[in-house]
Amino acid sequence: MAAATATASSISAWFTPHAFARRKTRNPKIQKPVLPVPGGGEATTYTRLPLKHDYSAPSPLSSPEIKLSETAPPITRLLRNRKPQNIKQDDVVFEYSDSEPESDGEYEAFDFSGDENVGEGEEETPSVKEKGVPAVMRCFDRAKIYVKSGDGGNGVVAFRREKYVPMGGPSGGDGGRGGDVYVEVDGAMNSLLPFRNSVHFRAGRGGHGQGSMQSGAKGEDLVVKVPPGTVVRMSGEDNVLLEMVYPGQKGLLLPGGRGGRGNASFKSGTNKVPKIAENGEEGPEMWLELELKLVADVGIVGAPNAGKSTLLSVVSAAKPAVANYPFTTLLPNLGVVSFDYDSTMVVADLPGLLEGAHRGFGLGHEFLRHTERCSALVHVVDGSSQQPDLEFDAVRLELKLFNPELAEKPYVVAFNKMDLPEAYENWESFKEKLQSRGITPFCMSAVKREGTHEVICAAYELLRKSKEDKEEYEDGRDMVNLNHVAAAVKKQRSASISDFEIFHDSDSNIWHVVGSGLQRFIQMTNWRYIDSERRFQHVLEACGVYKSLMKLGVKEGDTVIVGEMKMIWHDSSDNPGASRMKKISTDSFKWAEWK
Ligand SMILES: Nc1nc2c(ncn2[C@@H]2O[C@H](COP(=O)(O)OP(=O)(O)OP(=O)(O)O)[C@@H](O)[C@H]2O)c(=O)[nH]1
Ligand SMILES: [Mg+2]
Repeated sequence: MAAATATASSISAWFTPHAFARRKTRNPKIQKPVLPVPGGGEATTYTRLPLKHDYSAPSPLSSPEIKLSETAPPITRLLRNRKPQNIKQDDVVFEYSDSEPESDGEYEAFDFSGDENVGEGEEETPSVKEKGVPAVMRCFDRAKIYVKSGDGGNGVVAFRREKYVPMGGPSGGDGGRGGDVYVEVDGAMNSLLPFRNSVHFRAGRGGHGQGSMQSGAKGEDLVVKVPPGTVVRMSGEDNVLLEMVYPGQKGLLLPGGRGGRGNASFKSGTNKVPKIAENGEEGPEMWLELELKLVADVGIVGAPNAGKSTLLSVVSAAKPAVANYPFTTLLPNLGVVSFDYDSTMVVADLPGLLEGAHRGFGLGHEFLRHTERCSALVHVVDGSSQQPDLEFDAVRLELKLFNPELAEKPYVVAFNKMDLPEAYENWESFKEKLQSRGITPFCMSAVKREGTHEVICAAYELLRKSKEDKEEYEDGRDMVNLNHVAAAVKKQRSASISDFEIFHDSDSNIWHVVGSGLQRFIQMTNWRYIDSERRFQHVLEACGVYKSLMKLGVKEGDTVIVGEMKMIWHDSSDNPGASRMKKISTDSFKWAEWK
């Protein structure tokens, strides 16, 4: 039985036919597992400050030399100083920046996955249910949605009845094709917020065929609109299915199911009055994880309170919140820096990074992935801190641990707060230390707008160089095939019916015949018509299922399961034309173990 798992191709894991998924009924007894609450959730669409103990937990990766805690005081202490609160054991403490509107104290519970996520093609999703997440702090840069392309319409059995046309022949039309699911980049969107309330997206089903050779209408297509920079993954998988970057990009994700054939299509020389028609093919379905990564040219990184937002506010028209405590910035801010008419760059100011950010400490981890798309980084160092060089190293280390590619990106070091005497004193030693490592830092005072122009010009220069290097890649961007998922689905659908495997479960003495071509054939068979069963037997014979079963030693009375069909084997070698197997059940049989 174990060998069966090997039959599942990588593509077959991409979608589940509707019928099988439907059988996974909701069991009220099954309790939703509650996710552990680490410093940064796995699939959250909101941002929260970490729990108090996140800060006290020792970091196995930390080295005694690199300690951000020396420069950044524990947040809980800071929060207590600002606004006394009754902190209960299970409460999560949140703090607003001064400029953000208070949400009249109303703290709602928010369930990311929501009940609406459950019940369509997937077992209940573990949900993260947190109390006390104010609306202003939710960041909708992740979402989980369900998409399903339309089922094909059914074909019908009909005969032409017309005056003066005796025995008009079969005239049952084919069903229409189901609607397709597309994903399109909408330049006007800037968050995944719309997916908070609408989670399920289904394309229209194809119309059923009708008499007089009338084919059913095609189902309505569905276009899922996403903001630029959205990465689409299949739920639970790491592989990226689609990367939607440029406005207007459109990819076919799930093609609709084929319409079932009506009896007119089954007419042949030997069977002029076919009483058979097919069901429409079921459209594939998927749970998708959407993740929004900012499309910024330059990312401003650094420890909390270093002056990142101040720098952004000085070099662009953006007005991010600036205040003298860590984690003022809770969500990334974007600003456009204009040099002259046609040279601009988009700069993102990210929440501060703490030691352990790559493991979810602080807020930075939630947003570090936004820097993955940046071509260059500006690393702001708080010059007035006790050991700016250690702060610098700690943040570099966090970048590296989060994603080594981030540490490879070109960067500018901006030593900030030069107007303060402490920073002024630290500058020389900081500069020497970095220069000995081949890095030339810049010094600036963001508040006084001194030195910021040089920093931003240096960043622009890095951006320009990196764009030149990437030119070849950029040229080829239009060549990205956004339809490759649909192509893989189509390929799997066209799997040959004679491509199957047989497994014998010796404990229960059941034979399982597994193959996606066969499965599709069975799904499209409409058992209401007598001819269907005959055709089914004929197909099993023709594609070699019987032969293979006999070779493997199937005996009289054994149970054989083919797709949804549970049958009993009969040895009837004396009568080769007779059916070898008798259908005993088409009840929903769960065979998903092999998928
Ligand atoms: N003296 C002085 N203070 C500065 C300078 N730049 C920023 N600050 C102050 O430092 C504090 C923090 O500035 P922010 O810009 O909010 O720092 P940040 O890095 O964005 O902080 P987080 O968003 O919390 O990570 C504010 O009180 C600023 O006024 C500077 O050049 N000189
Ligand atoms: Mg900030």
